[in-house]
Amino acid sequence: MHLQEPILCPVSVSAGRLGQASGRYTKQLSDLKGLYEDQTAFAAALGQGDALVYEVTDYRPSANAGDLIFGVTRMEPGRIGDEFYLTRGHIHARADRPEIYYGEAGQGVMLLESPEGDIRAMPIGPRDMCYVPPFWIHRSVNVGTTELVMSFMYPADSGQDYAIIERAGGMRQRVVATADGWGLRDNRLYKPRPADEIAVLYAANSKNDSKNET
Ligand SMILES: O=P(O)(O)OC[C@H]1O[C@](O)(CO)[C@@H](O)[C@@H]1O
Ligand SMILES: [Fe+2]
Repeated sequence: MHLQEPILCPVSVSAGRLGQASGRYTKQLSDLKGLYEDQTAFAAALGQGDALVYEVTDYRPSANAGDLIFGVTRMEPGRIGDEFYLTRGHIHARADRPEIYYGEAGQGVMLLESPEGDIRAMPIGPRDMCYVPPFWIHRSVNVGTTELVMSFMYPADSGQDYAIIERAGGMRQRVVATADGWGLRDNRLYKPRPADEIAVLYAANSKNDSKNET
């Protein structure tokens, strides 16, 4: 039996990065077009330069079921209109795969939406651990004035499906600045998911379960 070699990856909270990472990507404002409600504010922000919004460094030992991907997300503070900087957001392509996030620095919100459109907004600060259960669409939002750094881990065969959010016109609610910090506002562009799309999502993933059992 050929075993993988164990690895130790230091988390640099100040750099917001995973040491020994096998992968890295960044997303800038221009990658996040269409996600924010205020198009005028978005165009104005882009006019000031294509700012970096977030960086992900991770370690992917394999894509095998049972293995784990882990890493660090670093998000800049910022707003487009009254909406805070956010990640694209996704549901796992194998939607029954969960995820854990751990707050390292800054103040964030994990915005979650069920396929049926129920919303949860979980504030994450340093040393908070947030469990994203199977089947929840999730997106990170930096609601603070400093960098948000979070570690994460999820099953290596999860994958990411971004189209589920696009088809619905975004997530059902937006995280916006209020007088005392942040709050939620309905997304005017949101179209609830049709029942058949929800049924297909749950059915596809119950097939994954039976695949795993045989
Ligand atoms: O995939 P997005 O929406 O760019 O968001 C990035 C986050 O999601 C993850 O892919 C985890 O599911 C991490 O890499 C990172 O924390
Ligand atoms: Fe995820």
